[in-house]
Amino acid sequence: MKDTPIVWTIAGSDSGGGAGIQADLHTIAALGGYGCSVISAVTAQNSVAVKLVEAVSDEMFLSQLQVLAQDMPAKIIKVGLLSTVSHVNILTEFLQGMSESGNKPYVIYDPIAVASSGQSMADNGLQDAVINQLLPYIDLLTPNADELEEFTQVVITSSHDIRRSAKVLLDKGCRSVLIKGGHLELVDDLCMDFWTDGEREIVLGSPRIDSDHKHGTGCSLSSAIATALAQDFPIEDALVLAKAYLNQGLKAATGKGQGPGPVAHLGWPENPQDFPEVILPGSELGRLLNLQGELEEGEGFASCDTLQLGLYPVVDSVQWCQKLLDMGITTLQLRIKDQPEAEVEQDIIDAIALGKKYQARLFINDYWQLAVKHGAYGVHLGQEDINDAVLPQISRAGLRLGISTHGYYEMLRAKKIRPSYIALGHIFPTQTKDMPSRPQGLERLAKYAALVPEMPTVAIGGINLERAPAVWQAGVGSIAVVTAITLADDPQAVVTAFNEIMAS
Ligand SMILES: Cc1ncc(COP(=O)(O)OP(=O)(O)O)c(N)n1
Ligand SMILES: Cc1ncsc1CCOP(=O)(O)O
Ligand SMILES: [Mg+2]
Repeated sequence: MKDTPIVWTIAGSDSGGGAGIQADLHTIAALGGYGCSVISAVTAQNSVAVKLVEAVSDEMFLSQLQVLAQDMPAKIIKVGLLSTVSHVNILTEFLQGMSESGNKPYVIYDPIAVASSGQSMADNGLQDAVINQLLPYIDLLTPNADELEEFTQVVITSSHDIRRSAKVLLDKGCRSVLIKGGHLELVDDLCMDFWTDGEREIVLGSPRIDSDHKHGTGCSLSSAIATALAQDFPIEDALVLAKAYLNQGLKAATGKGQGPGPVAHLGWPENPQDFPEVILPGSELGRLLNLQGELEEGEGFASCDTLQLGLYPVVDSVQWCQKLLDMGITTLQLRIKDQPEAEVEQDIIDAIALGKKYQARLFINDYWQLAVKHGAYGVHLGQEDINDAVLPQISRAGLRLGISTHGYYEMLRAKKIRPSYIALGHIFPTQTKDMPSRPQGLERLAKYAALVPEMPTVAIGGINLERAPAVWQAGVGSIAVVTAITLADDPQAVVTAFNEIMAS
């Protein structure tokens, strides 16, 4: 319990239980966080109407913030309903103090000025206070299209409007914006969410879910993002996970009263059908949205003809390839880093010839043009590599493609390209490569592997004989290793031991 990350929700109480504090706490608990609440207002509402909204006193509002800060500091703060200008001022000052002392957590603000039933819950002038004071302390603002229009006065009819309004908010000081697609009508059947921090853009789409029971969707989504961030998922993965959580909850939602019912809270999403698709820049929608880049779905890559690629050594010389092939290895990679093409071409030719002689699946890392030129079995590329490579050239030449991924978002992006396998890493700390991401660990590995049952998966990073049984249990189809073999006193014995583990 001690290591369950603390997430604060600063929001209004919904007596109907479907939104506000109640939805937030359900979501935070369902996704493995510990929720603390700062109640900004009490609402008397049911599924049909909001009868009364009563803000708590300024003293009570501030006091909740202070006592929590003293004893239960937040890893992430989610803010929902703020109904008075003085609450906005108090919160702004509080966050400013945290910021000045260098310990302001990441803050998500899901603006709620108008209830879905239409009744206003906020003071006049609140919006100005938010825009002019609070926004510089907000790391992520999550408006829907209506709230966005209210905030920016930009009417959203095109992707240009989305960017323009996001820029208005970023210019006011918030660090990033997620424009939720629930009310966006740009694409008929797709509920599309657009995130930007002014540099990067992420667009996630899911089929619209036809349900009468959508109460608390905004609260649940922003709390899900907060809880994922509190568990150190990067923002792109938090967005994916939160959307999957919401889709899962919307599909299972049922009415509890006469009116619209709440989103269901069912725990960590695992069904691939609930996960959104990543909109690629080269897709029809990506072009409509003017997304930067070329990546497109294409025709997919040749299959490896098995989901189980087995032990997959990654080595840096033809000599190692020869040695491993002699030991009976059937999947391997030549990974020579950062050399001029002319210097590696002969090694690549020799490794490809060896792979063919032994009828092995020999992948060439990075040097995709040479791999195509010399007819390799396959190519392995990382996240940056796939932005630069001309993927249709690789697929048309009939080469297999393996792609490195480091979390939900990259996996879903890679999946759209229909590669021959997806590598998941790094699982444990590794000395072999400087990794910008954190080690994923076994729990996440199992979740990722279950998301792509139709595709071969490869676990990589810090895997040795001791760790291999648990990695294998996580359900991957292959284990890739560098130093476990290349630094072993007896590589043959290590290969035999890995094979035994993976045969069970
Ligand atoms: C099987 C496998 N998985 C991951 C990688 C890493 O590829 P990448 O992220 O492009 O990094 P470099 O290996 O190029 O440094 C890999 N090579 N093989
Ligand atoms: C190339 C690469 N990509 C992710 S981790 C890694 C290195 C794995 O090496 P090791 O098995 O020695 O940890
Ligand atoms: Mg690479």
